[in-house]
Amino acid sequence: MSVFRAGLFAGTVVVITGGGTGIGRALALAFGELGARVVIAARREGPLREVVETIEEGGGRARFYTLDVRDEARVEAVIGQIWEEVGPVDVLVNNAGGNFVSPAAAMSVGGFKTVLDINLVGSFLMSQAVGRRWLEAGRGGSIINMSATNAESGSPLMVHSGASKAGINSLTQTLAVEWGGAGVRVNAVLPGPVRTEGSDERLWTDEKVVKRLEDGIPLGRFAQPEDVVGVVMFLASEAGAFLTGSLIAVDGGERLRRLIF
Ligand SMILES: CCCCCCC/C=C/C(=O)SCCNC(=O)CCNC(=O)[C@H](O)C(C)(C)COP(=O)(O)OP(=O)(O)OC[C@H]1O[C@@H](n2cnc3c(N)ncnc32)[C@H](O)[C@@H]1OP(=O)(O)O
Ligand SMILES: NC(=O)C1=CN([C@@H]2O[C@H](COP(=O)(O)OP(=O)(O)OC[C@H]3O[C@@H](n4cnc5c(N)ncnc54)[C@H](OP(=O)(O)O)[C@@H]3O)[C@@H](O)[C@H]2O)C=CC1
Repeated sequence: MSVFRAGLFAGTVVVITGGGTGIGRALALAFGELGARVVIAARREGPLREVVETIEEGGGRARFYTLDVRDEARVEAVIGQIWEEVGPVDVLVNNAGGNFVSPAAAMSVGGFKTVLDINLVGSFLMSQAVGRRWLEAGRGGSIINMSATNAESGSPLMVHSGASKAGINSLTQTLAVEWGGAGVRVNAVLPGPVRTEGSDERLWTDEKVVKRLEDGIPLGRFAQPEDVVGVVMFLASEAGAFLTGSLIAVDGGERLRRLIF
């Protein structure tokens, strides 16, 4: 992240859900490096603890809270604790997400609702708990939602994920309008396929599929978590001061793939 100046986020409290692995981990490390007070939250303590230790070893400041973003009471309690123990939140990154591959016809309603609850309801609960405090205090802030390109292009074999991410896009634009006057900016980042712990385990398990996807990416390679970091930093910084309700794809052009002949 050497394109961003040292100390860019000094004095800024950044909360990242799902910060123990994958894209969330890359974001936590990058924000930590640029001086933010990083707070990460997810269900498993092990990965969260490891990320906090890595940030602290590098001279940064971080802490973690365990929570399930679907649990309304726990979300409210953890956000309250963060305000008291760390300070008012400046940036919220709704990154926690779930997915698995299944034909729509075979998917249980429970499976469908599980992914909707984690991705869409979880992002709503976190945004509401943080946003209410911002509105009450008359202070602004920035929310960055982790959507995906499957929100806009159909989502074969991941109907739950595509529907949830389309919902996140709408949530992003609605909150941007409702809260813009209070100085709250709400934007979304839409990655295409990214190699992460979670997706390698659940989505990109077949090397033939990986190769086919990669062949369709104009920039010629699969994304790594670090590829998503720059745009999130930009949106969280003053450089993004006039962006709200924006949906920004980060996919090496994958969503544009078209066979002409
Ligand atoms: C060209 C494409 C562009 C790219 C688009 C990519 C977009 C998005 C990508 C990603 O999100 S990658 C991130 C992947 N990471 C994760 O998924 C991490 C977190 N995931 C999980 O915790 C689980 O996988 C979970 C299933 C999402 C949630 O776990 P939880 O413990 O809460 O649920 P369960 O109790 O295990 O299951 C609930 C429900 O779901 C059914 N189910 C679970 N796994 C599968 C499966 N592999 N296949 C079919 N059904 C599954 C399970 O049976 C339960 O159903 P019911 O019993 O309630 O009916
Ligand atoms: N990888 C990809 O190809 C793409 C990913 N995305 C999105 O990027 C985001 C990050 O995904 P990625 O890094 O790939 O995947 P990972 O599985 O590596 O990371 C997801 C994180 O979310 C946390 N999480 C999952 N469910 C919950 C929950 N109910 N409550 C709290 N935390 C939860 C997990 O931690 P824990 O299990 O400890 O709770 C995990 O650390 C997701 O929103 C995903 O949809 C978008 C497009 C493409």
